[in-house]
Amino acid sequence: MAGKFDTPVQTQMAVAVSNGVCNGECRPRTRRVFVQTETGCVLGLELDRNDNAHTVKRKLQIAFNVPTDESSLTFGDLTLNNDLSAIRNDSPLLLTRNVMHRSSSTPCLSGKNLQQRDRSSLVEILGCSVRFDGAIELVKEIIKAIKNGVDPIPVNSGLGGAYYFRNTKGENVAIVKPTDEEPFAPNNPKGFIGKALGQPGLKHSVRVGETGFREVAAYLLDYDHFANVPPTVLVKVTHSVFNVNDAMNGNKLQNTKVSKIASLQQFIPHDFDASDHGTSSFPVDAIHRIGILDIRILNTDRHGGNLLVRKFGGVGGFGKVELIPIDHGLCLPESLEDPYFEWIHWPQASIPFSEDELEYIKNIDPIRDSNMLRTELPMIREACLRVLVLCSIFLQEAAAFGLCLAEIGEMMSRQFHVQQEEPSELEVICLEAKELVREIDLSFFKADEKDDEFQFDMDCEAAQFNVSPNMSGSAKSPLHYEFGSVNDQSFLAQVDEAVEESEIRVDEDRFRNALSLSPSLNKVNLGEKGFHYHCGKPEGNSTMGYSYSSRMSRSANEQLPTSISFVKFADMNEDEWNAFITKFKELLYPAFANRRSQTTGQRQRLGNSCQF
Ligand SMILES: Nc1ncnc2c1ncn2[C@@H]1O[C@H](COP(=O)(O)OP(=O)(O)OP(=O)(O)O)[C@@H](O)[C@H]1O
Repeated sequence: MAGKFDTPVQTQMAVAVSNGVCNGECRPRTRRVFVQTETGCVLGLELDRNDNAHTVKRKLQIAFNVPTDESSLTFGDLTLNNDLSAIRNDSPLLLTRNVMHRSSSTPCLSGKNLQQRDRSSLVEILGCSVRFDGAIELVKEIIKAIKNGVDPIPVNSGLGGAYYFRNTKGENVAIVKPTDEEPFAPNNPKGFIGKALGQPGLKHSVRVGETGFREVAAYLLDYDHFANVPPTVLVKVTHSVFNVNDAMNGNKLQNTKVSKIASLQQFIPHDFDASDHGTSSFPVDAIHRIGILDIRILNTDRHGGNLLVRKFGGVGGFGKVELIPIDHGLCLPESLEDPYFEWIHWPQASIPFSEDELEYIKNIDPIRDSNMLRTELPMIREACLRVLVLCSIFLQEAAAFGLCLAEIGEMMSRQFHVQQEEPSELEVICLEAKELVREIDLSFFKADEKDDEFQFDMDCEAAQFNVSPNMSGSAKSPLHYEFGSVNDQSFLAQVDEAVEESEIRVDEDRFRNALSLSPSLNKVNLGEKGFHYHCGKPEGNSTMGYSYSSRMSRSANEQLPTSISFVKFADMNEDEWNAFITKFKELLYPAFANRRSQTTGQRQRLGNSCQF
């Protein structure tokens, strides 16, 4: 399907990486980095051999007027204090104001001032995987079109900023989504602003500005185009079509040429998407393949609009269709989340995996995948890679046990009872595994200092802080946990602090309207006034022994989905993580057997009407 994008074009590397710093083997003589500020401005910088974090910050002080002692330079989980040896060529770094200096926002220098300092070309691919080679042709086409006056076109749908980039014939060839135009990012063109890059975003465990590399990760993980993810790269792109909000005056800056870091995905001509069409004609193998990918990457956003449908044989092509999965910005969260799998109730998902699919699943190697992503996308956070490893193992073991796609998806999905959200079966297994590791005395719940670097420093995660395993019944399963007290002052103080720190400016009516239109947010509950975490014993028909509800004084933060992380992985050191994975695997078989008996029971109750 992906056509020329698939063909390695080694000789054209210099088009995308115009100054020759990348030799195709990622061993450049000099390194270039792209520094992005919290407000989205991007500056390309050549690093000298002797540069360290301080000298880089000094250069940035000149460009952005942010004093070196008031700013931090980060690269994924890493805060750069001195040594820059971990920084690869073409890496995007984030320059943030330190918390005490947040009130004065980093100015976004634009136009001539910034451009004069940045000599990179119109569109540049960040990274040099051979999987990106085919994109060089596409980038070349786009640059040629722009130089010929064929400008990109803003995409109206969706909550984030997106642009169709065209070829000289005016045909759409790519969709570009700037990281600073995501929902709630500073330069969102649709009014959903109020967060700085790096803060928790639309999904709590996916930070603002970090959906772009996830789109690329999904493409890189989709070996052999198994699921048909369109080729996707991370780019630095300069154009005046992009949106820049003038935070000072509340206006948009018009016709300002700015550089952005963005995901660039090949545009796939299509006839409609899965939300517009009956699903019965969708091929079983296409749904299985997309489902397998969604499970590996814990996709929290596989709604019908994110499955493009292309008819074979043009109009009237007798119903045969091809599916193209898009929009993977909300996969690989930093902690276990509630996934969203549109396919879960489609009959195709209940058909057993084929031999070929089982073979593909068996050959997935999550450690190799993590290493590959660390190499190709070094800004990716370790917590995301742990989610990848865990979900891949879960998929492999479940498929080997004989579960089908729907059963696996259901085990990963949370249940909602009235207004209460319960952890998924997968999350319960993880909590039990964590508890078992704690019992073997690895001081499990004590996060070491290093781990703090990659935890959210600004969020309402009191539920995790207060999760205290009530294991008096010890090895009983399902587990019974209690959350901290409703009136827990320290918890409320933390929530208040978090709320104060994050000023969300959103037109509420507009947001509600968008929620009703946006399938990505179909589980968002704006709720009644305020939220709190309800604590206590399992209630009602809660099968897993958890309960959660929300009510607190109203704040702007409420505009965002309230979601809870039952299981985090960032709080484990390496030994704990390895011990956890061992215990996790041990717990899988009984959980699968339990699921199988439930499914069998359901099928018996439903009788033959449910067979297909
Ligand atoms: N690779 C692609 N090829 C063709 N069209 C695409 C591609 N990726 C996205 N689109 C189209 O671009 C539009 C915007 O896509 P995007 O993924 O940003 O938003 P969305 O999924 O509609 O929004 P949201 O996830 O915020 O609800 C959609 O209509 C989608 O169909």
